[in-house]
Amino acid sequence: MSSTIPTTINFITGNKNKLAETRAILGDVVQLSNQNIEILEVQGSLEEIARDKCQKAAIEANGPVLTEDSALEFRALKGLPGPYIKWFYSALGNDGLYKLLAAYDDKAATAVCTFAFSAGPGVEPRLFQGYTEGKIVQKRGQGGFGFDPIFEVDGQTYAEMSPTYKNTVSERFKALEKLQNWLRNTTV
Ligand SMILES: O=c1nc[nH]c2c1ncn2[C@H]1C[C@H](O)[C@@H](COP(=O)(O)OP(=O)(O)OP(=O)(O)O)O1
Ligand SMILES: [Mg+2]
Repeated sequence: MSSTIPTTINFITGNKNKLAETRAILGDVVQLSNQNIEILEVQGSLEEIARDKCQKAAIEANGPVLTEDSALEFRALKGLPGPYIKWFYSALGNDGLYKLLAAYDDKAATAVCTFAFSAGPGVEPRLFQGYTEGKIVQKRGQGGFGFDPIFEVDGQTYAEMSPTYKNTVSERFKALEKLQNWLRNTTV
């Protein structure tokens, strides 16, 4: 039986760290090619944003595509910045993100990773999501990227973990486990 799932998947992202981490997690099992297509992201729930981005990417690439959206939800802020973390991070940096919670005792945060796969233009994307619970702390550690220095899981920030260890607890790892399970059960 033939299907539309390719053995090499075209991952549409302009974020080199995201690409490297995703490749490290997938290892040799799933090969990723990469295209950087600038896609204007809509507003909405993170699922709506993820679906829209993947649909647009499939049209632009004119074929099967994988996209990913990262979100960081502060419980005290009712889930914000959520999918808008990129803009908050670039405007405020990690010190500013930490200070956002100064008025609240509750420092809990959830990192959410949403991969979306579409088999081609007009084909409804399928979502694979991973969640990791942590808390927002003053920045610590030298590794990682983005908000890694302020996101603490079980006493260590992502920036203090070895990349290998981060890739066993992260929301990206959990989302990719679901993607891999789906690929295994889908005839290529
Ligand atoms: O594991 C992570 N650890 C720390 N920070 C992270 C991680 N993963 C994403 N991030 C940051 C990067 C960016 O500030 C925002 C996501 O924004 P997001 O729109 O999903 O990604 P992007 O625009 O950089 O790349 P893309 O071309 O795939 O849309 O969260
Ligand atoms: Mg983006």
